[in-house]
Amino acid sequence: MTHILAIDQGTTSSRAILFDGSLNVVSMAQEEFRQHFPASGWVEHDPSDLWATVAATARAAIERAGIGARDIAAIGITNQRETTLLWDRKTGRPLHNAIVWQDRRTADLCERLKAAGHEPMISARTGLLLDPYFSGTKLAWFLDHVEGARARAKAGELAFGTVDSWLIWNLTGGQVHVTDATNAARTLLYNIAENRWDAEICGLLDIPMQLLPEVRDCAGDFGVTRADLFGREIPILGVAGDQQAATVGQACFRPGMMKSTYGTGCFALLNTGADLVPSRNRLLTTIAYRLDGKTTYALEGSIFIAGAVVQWLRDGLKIIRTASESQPLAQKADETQEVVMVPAFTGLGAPYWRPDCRGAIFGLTRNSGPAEFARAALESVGYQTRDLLEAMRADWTTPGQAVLRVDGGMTASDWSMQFLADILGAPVDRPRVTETTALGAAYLAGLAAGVCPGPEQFASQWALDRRFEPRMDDSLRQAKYARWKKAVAATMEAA
Ligand SMILES: Nc1ncnc2c1ncn2[C@@H]1O[C@H](COP(=O)(O)OP(=O)(O)O)[C@@H](O)[C@H]1O
Ligand SMILES: O=P(O)(O)OC[C@H](O)CO
Repeated sequence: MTHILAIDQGTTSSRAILFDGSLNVVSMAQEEFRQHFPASGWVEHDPSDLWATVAATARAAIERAGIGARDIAAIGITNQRETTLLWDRKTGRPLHNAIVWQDRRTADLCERLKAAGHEPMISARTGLLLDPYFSGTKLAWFLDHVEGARARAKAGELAFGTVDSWLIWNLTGGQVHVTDATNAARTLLYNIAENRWDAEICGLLDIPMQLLPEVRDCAGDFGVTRADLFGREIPILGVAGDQQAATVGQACFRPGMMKSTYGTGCFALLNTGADLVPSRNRLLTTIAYRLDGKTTYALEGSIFIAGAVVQWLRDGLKIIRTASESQPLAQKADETQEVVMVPAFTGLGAPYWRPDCRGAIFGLTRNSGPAEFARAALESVGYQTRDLLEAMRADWTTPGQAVLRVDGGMTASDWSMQFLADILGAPVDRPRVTETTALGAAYLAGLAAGVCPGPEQFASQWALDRRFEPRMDDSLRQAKYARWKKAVAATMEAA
């Protein structure tokens, strides 16, 4: 009973990774599922796809490892955050497709709430901003648009959940309706200082509180799986939203430690310890993890387009065939050209929060071609990260030197990581284990199961693959960053 199964339910795929008791990866399975785009700016997932791909990949990972369910001490769950589901408590049937975090359909509702002056109160309590990104206005949309939903919610017949709650509900056969503090912190309905659902905000959105799951620590009891799923009941002992799980997997346990994950988007979290730091620079304040009833807070910067800009070079412009070709192409770029790309394909996230902006490219000449586009695309990820770190520094002075720990698919590009260190003027550390999200979920479950060591020992096992030291001349760094800031200002002006 020393293995731990991590379930990582992401935006485009579900993955299951089986770890041994020393947290080495033993086996893995992954399945993509369909994205639904019913209208411009709308993104939905079929809840049954989320559950089916999780169940199938979990079974496949166990089978591939050649072990039985009896060898698994615990399950840890990590998930795409904010994505919102509503289902019937009796039948377990969803009332609608899940509304995905990227979905912008509640932009008008957010604007109305802002115009009515509610943002300061909501921000002070939840650490978030009035943006369609978060679950609260998505849940209000369900109640406003699904016939009879609000009355049924008031009667206690329905359950709301983020993806973790939906998976736990299904894993436990409809026995357990819970979430963890990190997922609750992304709903816009949770008071992160007092650790409770906020009745006033729920009232403002007309959300009956009978809908809400119970909120638990990240490591602890989340119920047991139905015996028929894996051949035996397995306890679910760890839960965290994917960016918080990566923070744990990167062992960013001390205040001042920071990680940035480069997948489709980029999410940077700075551990601020027991300090709940309100942002004055349009970052989010969130819960990094809650263990033994003790909350550790973080400042978060969320960028919607990071690795997705490389996908655009591949699928939109068709100038590369695979993501890894972006680096050799960028290296061929003419260094004297000053092409800057602002990849605001779905608006700008932190610290600008401009859902109305769209992408732009500046500085083109007759000699600009695929290589300059590739370079500008990879550089845009570095510039956006610098925007986040500048805002973080302005919000909170870090004790000691800040090193950025990175993970996610895009960190495979050495050139991008070197540019990141160069434009930040600070070192960037890439760990040996890049599956940090699943690792974090496995660690939380293993901690509660008594299989994994305490945080300090876990942190001492974190191993460096490569450190990227800044090499760029300071005047060039300043000139390049100034050019980026001008390009962003022009993009916002044009929107
Ligand atoms: N060698 C590479 N160079 C640049 N970008 C890459 C490379 N490999 C993968 N990526 C980018 O990383 C992203 C996938 O990372 P991943 O962590 O799997 O993301 P997600 O969990 O959001 O699906 C893709 O957007 C892809 O374009
Ligand atoms: O599923 P990912 O890796 O794209 O992460 C999505 C984030 O949790 C959204 O907040």
